[in-house]
Amino acid sequence: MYNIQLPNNIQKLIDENKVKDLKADEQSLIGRGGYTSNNNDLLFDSIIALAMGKNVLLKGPTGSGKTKLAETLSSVFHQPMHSINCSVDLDAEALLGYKTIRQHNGVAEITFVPGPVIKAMQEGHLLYIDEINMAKPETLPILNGVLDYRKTITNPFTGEVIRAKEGFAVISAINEGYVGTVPLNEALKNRFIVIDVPYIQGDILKQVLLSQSKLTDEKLIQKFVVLSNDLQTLVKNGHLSEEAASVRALIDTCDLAVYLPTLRAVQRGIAEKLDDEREKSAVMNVARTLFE
Ligand SMILES: Nc1ncnc2c1ncn2[C@@H]1O[C@H](COP(=O)(O)OP(=O)(O)OP(=O)(O)O)[C@@H](O)[C@H]1O
Repeated sequence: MYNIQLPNNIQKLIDENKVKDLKADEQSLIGRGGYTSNNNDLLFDSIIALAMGKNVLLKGPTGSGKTKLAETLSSVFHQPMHSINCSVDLDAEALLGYKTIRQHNGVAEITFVPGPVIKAMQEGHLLYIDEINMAKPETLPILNGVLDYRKTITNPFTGEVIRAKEGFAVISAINEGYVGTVPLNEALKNRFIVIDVPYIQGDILKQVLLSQSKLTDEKLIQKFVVLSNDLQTLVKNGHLSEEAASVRALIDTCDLAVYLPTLRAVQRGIAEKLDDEREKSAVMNVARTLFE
């Protein structure tokens, strides 16, 4: 499925560790795959790190395919992936679970409902923590023991010590410099193998636009690939914010271009998302040279 040749012992390890007899709800947590890149090392290195029991931190701008890559890893390992989306109000309960009262044979009992961290640890599944640098700095140290070689946590709600089952690993994503994010604490970052995930370009981008957008006009898609390339050059030269070249925004723009005049699609899909008037004009100027 992927153009990647893994070392035999790693492939064997992956095959041996594939969880069998998954329940339907677990099966639905396995990612569908589909991440493609100009650089095969990204997927290769992520697979090797996870196969060796290490945690992976995907670092890249919005819409660069970090979630898609995490889903692809889940599909390669055939491992269900539990997800957490961080925000400032993420707390220990959202990570670990909570206590609740349940009726059992007519008797009220207190039971613990495991959250994504505990579930993934107990089952030996993958855990995806999106936008990890959006969480309050005081929440994340809960995970320090989970993320290092101990892979252990004392559940503060039950006192139980949980040791992760074989196969458990964490994939996190960060978008550094994005509004609302804080630099990731060094101790935490230190517990990950860091993989940079840049925006894709050229033929690889063309294939993604052809397969994921509703636009079928190949010539027009090729022009959008050139637009993206030009925008990425402006980003590199410091004239444009990174998110102007987002693949997600480009897919939306291609979708709109099925029914809207192309320039208006670019305005709605890309330019209007930027705060700075000069940046909006820069995007539209590039677009005019291609679509007018
Ligand atoms: N390299 C890629 N291969 C396949 N699809 C991609 C790739 N890059 C982006 N996409 C597509 O672009 C869209 C955005 O990707 P995704 O949600 O994975 O980005 P992200 O980096 O996780 O974004 P955010 O930081 O905003 O959460 C998705 O529809 C995804 O399928």
